Amino acid sequence: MVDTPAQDGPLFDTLVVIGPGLIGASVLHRARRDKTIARKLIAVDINPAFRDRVRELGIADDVTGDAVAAVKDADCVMLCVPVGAMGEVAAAVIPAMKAGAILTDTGSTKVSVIESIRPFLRSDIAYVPAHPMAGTEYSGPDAGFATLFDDRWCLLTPLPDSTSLGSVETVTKLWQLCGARTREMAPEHHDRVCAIVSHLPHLLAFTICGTADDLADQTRSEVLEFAASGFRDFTRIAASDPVMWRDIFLSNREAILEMLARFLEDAQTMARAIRWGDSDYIVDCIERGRRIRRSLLENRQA
Ligand SMILES: NC(=O)c1ccc[n+]([C@@H]2O[C@H](COP(=O)([O-])OP(=O)(O)OC[C@H]3O[C@@H](n4cnc5c(N)ncnc54)[C@H](O)[C@@H]3O)[C@@H](O)[C@H]2O)c1
Ligand SMILES: O=C(O)C(=O)C[C@]1(C(=O)O)C=C[C@@H](O)C=C1
Repeated sequence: MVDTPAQDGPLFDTLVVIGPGLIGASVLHRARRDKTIARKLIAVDINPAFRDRVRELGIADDVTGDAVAAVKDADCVMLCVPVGAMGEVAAAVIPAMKAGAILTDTGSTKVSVIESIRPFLRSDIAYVPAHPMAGTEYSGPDAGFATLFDDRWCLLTPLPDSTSLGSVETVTKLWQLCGARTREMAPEHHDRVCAIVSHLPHLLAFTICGTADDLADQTRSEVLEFAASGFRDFTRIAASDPVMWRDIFLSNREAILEMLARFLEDAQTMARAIRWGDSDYIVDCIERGRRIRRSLLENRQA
């Protein structure tokens, strides 16, 4: 667990979460559980059925579809909607926010989210983009849980031009109170890193499930009947939300295509090694994968 310094009262008086799905509801669960994040929690969702679920879950003091009214007294507004909706939501709420408030987001891509929000920024509110590197294949309010961010990274990509230092510290604290470790980086760097460690693996998972399905006559029943843990691991990722992933792919287009091209080259090299019986290359490649997995597990335990 991350060590967070003791504080007198909650970090914010009022926190508004717009889009209480997997990520937003997890923040609300955590804030409800620990009471260190905000005294008052407001959830805003466009989907009436999700608003009902958030009320039933009891993770917010107010639940509404009216984002503009909701943000008026907020100290912090957190956008947890799909990345393609960030600009539109920001355009609606920023004019209604009080001076001195903080706007933050949890989008999985940063350059395009920042560009979509930038035109609406005001000099008297701070915008601190962030991205918790934690999730599951589930979405919606029922998917949220208080410990989702424990010991996971949250990457912050502050803007030099419109974000005051104090607000970066506050958003850093917010994520630490959610259980995360934090790191700052440039948005462009963030998008390239996430293209390889998150976006490309999802692209491969969606594609391999489609490929297996296309081979229906030969393999479909086997896919369903005999799929052991290897293929099942791909299907877990492939079960992720289509709107969220469409938006990620389209908003991080260049970095994803660059990483995919690089991957296809490396896959071709592996194909050649298999074709020509290059055992050394094959073993080296697999050993490298094992080393990476082991070091990840060791770091997670540390
Ligand atoms: N799922 C993950 O693993 C993960 C991890 C880190 C960051 N993120 C990012 O966090 C954000 C939320 O992801 P999620 O997995 O929680 O999605 P989700 O689909 O579970 O939740 C999104 C919520 O936003 C609501 N919504 C959509 N448009 C809205 C609008 N205009 N106004 C108000 N509410 C609206 C939806 O009804 C839904 O409740 C995305 O930007 C995503 O890229 C996701
Ligand atoms: O664990 C999963 O299911 C996830 O897909 C989480 C995951 C990831 O790729 O690691 C997905 C998207 C996010 O932006 C961050 C985290």
